Amino acid sequence: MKIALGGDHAGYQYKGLVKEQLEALGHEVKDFGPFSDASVDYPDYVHPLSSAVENKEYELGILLCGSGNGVAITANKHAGIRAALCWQRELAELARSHNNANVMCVPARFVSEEVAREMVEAFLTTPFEGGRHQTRVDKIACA
Ligand SMILES: O=C(CO)[C@H](O)[C@H](O)[C@H](O)COP(=O)(O)O
Repeated sequence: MKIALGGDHAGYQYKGLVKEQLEALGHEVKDFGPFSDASVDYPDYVHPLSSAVENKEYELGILLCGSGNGVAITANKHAGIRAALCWQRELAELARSHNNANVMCVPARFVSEEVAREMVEAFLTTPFEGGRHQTRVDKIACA
């Protein structure tokens, strides 16, 4: 699977761990940055990633910042993005199965490395259930 990865300085360390995890699983990863832990502005990295996922250049995106809120708020400004803030495995599963989320937002300052890895695995392997959930997803877009 082609996966887009990004965030800000607060998620930089975990982004490296997730990149290693994804590549070890055989996925093709595009790292949109940042490429150091120097303080940056997350929209500068979230918008390019979100546009690429929205344009289906990548099947899924994973964004990491301190709380996960900033990257989620920014990514969801893109009409074709359904970005879900997740802080435990079950939420990552539900983001895929119920919401057909195409971006997962990880609060790197609030979850352990183990939970982050569990959420990544769940996000990549849980299918969208469709059915009643598709009806709801279809209604998300504003007129
Ligand atoms: O947008 C955020 C807060 O909801 C992200 O968590 C950022 O990573 C955070 O704001 C960065 O904070 P810092 O004090 O500038 O490191």
